[in-house]
Amino acid sequence: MKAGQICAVLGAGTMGGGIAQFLATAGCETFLYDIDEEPLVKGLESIRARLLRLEEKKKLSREARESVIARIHPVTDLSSLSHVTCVIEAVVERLEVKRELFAGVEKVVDDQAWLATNTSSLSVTEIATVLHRPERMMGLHFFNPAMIMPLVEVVSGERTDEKVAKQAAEWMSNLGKEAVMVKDTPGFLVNRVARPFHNEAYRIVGDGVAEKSQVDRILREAGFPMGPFELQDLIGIDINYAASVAVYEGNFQDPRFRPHPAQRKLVESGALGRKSGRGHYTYDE
Ligand SMILES: NC(=O)c1ccc[n+]([C@@H]2O[C@H](COP(=O)([O-])OP(=O)(O)OC[C@H]3O[C@@H](n4cnc5c(N)ncnc54)[C@H](O)[C@@H]3O)[C@@H](O)[C@H]2O)c1
Repeated sequence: MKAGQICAVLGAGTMGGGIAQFLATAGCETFLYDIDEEPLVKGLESIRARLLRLEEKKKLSREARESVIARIHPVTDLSSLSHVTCVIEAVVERLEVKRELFAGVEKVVDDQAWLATNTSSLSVTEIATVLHRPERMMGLHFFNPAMIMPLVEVVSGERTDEKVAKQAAEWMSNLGKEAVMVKDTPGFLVNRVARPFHNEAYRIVGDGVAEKSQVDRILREAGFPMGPFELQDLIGIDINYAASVAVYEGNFQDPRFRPHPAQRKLVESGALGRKSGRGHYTYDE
């Protein structure tokens, strides 16, 4: 398949850097775009460090590491993306920023190029309304860390051409991902099914039924790789809270998805999980 061989990843942060590393490792020429040199340099440094660790662990040869790096082309100018066949956007989670960026991208890329957003909580349909050709736009929702987590949600907006979404899902599968095709609904599939897991855990602790560590242990023993509280500490309590709010609001405040106030309090107090040294548990800096 031709489309998707030359990729652009917009945003060199946590997700963009991971997606670019994944694509370049899978053999795709990848342009990594950000608004400024500084985030690009930082993003590339993180990619280099991760690849070096793989080489040290003998999971990657030196030649392979060098060729992955050589396939990533950092750019700060949208016009450098004129010949890409697939664009994956992973910039800040703000509707207007994404819409403005896609409007600019559409002016530069070929009519047939695929356009995808990695948004977790915004509407793919709404982002796509800025485009003249919204049928080639979809969500490609990777999970953190994107170069490791196998799952990718391929999200069809109201105007997405199903043929394009299907081809994108096949492309992802060919590159080694587990692609799941979903509709553009709040939280898509994964963030939606995860809500009861997280929200009910807060209620159990809030009602005094069990301690957080007990809930985590019981769920681990039941077969989950991690319990809800230790998982939230890893994801970031703020990120998980934003997902809870998005699913709740996106479903017209359906009480099934109501977040727990304790979750907001943790965010307000700066207890964001591992990244802040404390969340549900405390961590050494
Ligand atoms: N972090 C996660 O766990 C996760 C998981 C899945 C999806 N997402 C989604 O991925 C996207 C990115 O999240 P992140 O955690 O990587 O954010 P981040 O803050 O780590 O990175 C965002 C990057 O976008 C850049 N940027 C901002 N405005 C830009 C613009 N106009 N043009 C180009 N670059 C711009 C920033 O300089 C930064 O490098 C969001 O939509 C988020 O919802 C995040």
